[in-house]
Amino acid sequence: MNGTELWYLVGGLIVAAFVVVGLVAGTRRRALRRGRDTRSLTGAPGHPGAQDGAEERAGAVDLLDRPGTEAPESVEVEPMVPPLVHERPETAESRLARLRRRLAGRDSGLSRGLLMLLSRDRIDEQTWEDFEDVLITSDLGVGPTTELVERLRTRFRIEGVAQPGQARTILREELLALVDPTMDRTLATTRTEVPAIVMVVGVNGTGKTTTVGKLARVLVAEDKDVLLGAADTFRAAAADQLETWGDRVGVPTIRGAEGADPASVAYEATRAGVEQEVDVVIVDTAGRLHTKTGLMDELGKVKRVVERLAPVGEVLLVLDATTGQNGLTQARIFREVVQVTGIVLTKLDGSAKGGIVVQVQRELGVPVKLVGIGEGVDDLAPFDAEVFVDALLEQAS
Ligand SMILES: Nc1nc2c(ncn2[C@@H]2O[C@H](COP(=O)(O)OP(=O)(O)OP(=O)(O)O)[C@@H](O)[C@H]2O)c(=O)[nH]1
Repeated sequence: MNGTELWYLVGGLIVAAFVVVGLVAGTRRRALRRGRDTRSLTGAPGHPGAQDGAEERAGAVDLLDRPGTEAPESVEVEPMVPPLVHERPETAESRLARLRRRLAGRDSGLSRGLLMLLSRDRIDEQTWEDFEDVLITSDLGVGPTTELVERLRTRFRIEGVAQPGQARTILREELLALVDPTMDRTLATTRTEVPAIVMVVGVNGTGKTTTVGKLARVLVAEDKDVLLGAADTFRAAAADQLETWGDRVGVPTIRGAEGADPASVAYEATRAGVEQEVDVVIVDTAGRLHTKTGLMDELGKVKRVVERLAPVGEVLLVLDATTGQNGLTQARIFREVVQVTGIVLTKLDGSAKGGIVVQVQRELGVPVKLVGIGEGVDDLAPFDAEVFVDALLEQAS
């Protein structure tokens, strides 16, 4: 071998050494990154793959930490990210107990009316008239109020009501019939071959985003895998707000740019939900006035686009209990556009008008499924007709 050939050989060996070192460094960096990505994609507790991600991450770090396999200088060794600690939301039973306490501790027009009837020694024409007036102002509506008063008058006469205890039993039965315990209030959140899709709609500021966040917590408490779709692209803060709700319980959020087409964000969220095999995808939509035809059409489009991938089994209309009659007009139009399957009545804690429950169900033929009872993270409870009526009667004691 002459001198020139020797120089070529040495040069070749040096180049080969650089290539090998570069490849090793690249592989290790990729392993570290994969560990982090898996966590951010599937970090939800109980999510299939969440555990695998953790193991993969641990494996990558372990390789670098083992004595004798010290990392070459070119490999960045990043500190291990501590596992996120997610909150454990309240169970459904506990929420129901709190609903009972909250409702019973509240002064409402309905309960004042009941107390009036139950506390009089003698029920005369004036008592019935006063009772009727109070019920109407509690948003029970003229139709249901007239019907209730007629039925009570008839039963009191026929059954010869002489004692408050007797009156209370009849009142309970008649009120319960009005609130209708036979309505199916279960939420369609059971996965089939595809995730269950829940869409949340309503006018501005009724509490949609808050409800989506609270509902995610309800479902996480039931050990379901949830994914959120921030299709409220109108208000930039809405997606941030939703993401914060999700992060607290390890639920991922799919979002788009501000002003993006809400239908495409809802579609992407559903696609991610299908791919990740989650149980439920909840799609938050922007608040819109029911009178704006263009915006209502947009809502119809969001639903149609999502349904290319999975049926929308639940469309929850969020109504603010403090707005009373206005809520009914909104509800009628939303029902026509997106076939509402359930009502969420928010801010019931701040309303003395619980009668809206009866009216909205009557008008729409759609059950109240959930009620918002405060600003706390778990202040969303399943609506229960018996709990509601008993709480009213308790206040009237
Ligand atoms: N007291 C009380 N406040 C509630 C309840 N639900 C929601 N809120 C409050 O209502 C306000 C509006 O809630 P959001 O969730 O932002 O309303 P939104 O419908 O998403 O608003 P837009 O996206 O602007 O249409 C917030 O301050 C919530 O904390 C409830 O049940 N009780």
